[in-house]
Amino acid sequence: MPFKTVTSKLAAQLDRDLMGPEIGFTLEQLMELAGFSVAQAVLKEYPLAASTKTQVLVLAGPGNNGGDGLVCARHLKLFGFHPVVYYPKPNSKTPFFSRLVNQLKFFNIPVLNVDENWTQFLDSDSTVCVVDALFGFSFKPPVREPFGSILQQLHKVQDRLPIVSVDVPTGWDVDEGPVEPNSIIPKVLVSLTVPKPCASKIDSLETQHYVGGRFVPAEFAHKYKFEPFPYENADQVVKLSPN
Ligand SMILES: NC(=O)C1=CN([C@@H]2O[C@H](COP(=O)(O)OP(=O)(O)OC[C@H]3O[C@@H](n4cnc5c(N)ncnc54)[C@H](OP(=O)(O)O)[C@@H]3O)[C@@H](O)[C@H]2O)[C@H](O)CC1
Ligand SMILES: [K+]
Repeated sequence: MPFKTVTSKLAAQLDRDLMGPEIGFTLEQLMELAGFSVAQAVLKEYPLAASTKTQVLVLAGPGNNGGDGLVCARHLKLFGFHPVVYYPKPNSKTPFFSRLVNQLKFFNIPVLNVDENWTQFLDSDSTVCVVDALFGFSFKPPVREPFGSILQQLHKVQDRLPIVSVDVPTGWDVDEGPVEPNSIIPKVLVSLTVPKPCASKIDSLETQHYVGGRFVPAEFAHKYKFEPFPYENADQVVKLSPN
């Protein structure tokens, strides 16, 4: 399905608009729907009935992309997966993020800190996939540590352990795509609200492309010059390619 994209600058503007005084969404509301839709994409791609594996490694970054990952982990647990979260640089700007972490503890979901051994979960015998919620549309290359080393590890295992990237594959330039030679190639990309330009650089033979974050009416989509996506029933994601 051909799709329109919005630049990183427009995506940030769109977010501000949704959370501005006129429309009035809160970040918490949008993040809940974003994380919920990523969990749905994981379930659609890796149905529990098709495998004996249930473990999912969720890598959560310091910004809102990481917040989407924290929410996603909670929904994955409700769906029947066993998520483990690696959260090396907790967001300390707002108490909301520590509330999300408390909710994970409430769900008995392990949350590993920067010093803990997260690479033990890069094991395709027990792990279904890795959710890449490290950085989204505000990432500015070059990547700083510890995230550079994390990306190196992911690059090494990506042929045997699928990566599901939230909104933007981490390390990619949001507008240009995979500019670094060792960029990760996700098996699944879940664009949120509307694909960012880097999504047009994915190879549909390698990467399944979904859009999620079902929270704008048609008129708002038209204001940002894209068509609403053909979500079915109560689905929170729709597959754009291959179809
Ligand atoms: N409407 C929607 O679609 C919604 C999308 N959501 C998600 O939010 C992200 C965008 O979130 P944002 O907080 O703006 O940014 P990121 O998570 O992408 O990243 C910001 C943090 O990353 C650090 N950063 C940036 N560049 C680097 C780098 N090269 N190396 C290391 N760290 C980096 C940055 O740190 P600074 O010190 O530079 O500030 C930030 O900590 C979007 O993509 C969606 O996933 C929301 O959930 C709402 C709805
Ligand atoms: K990401």
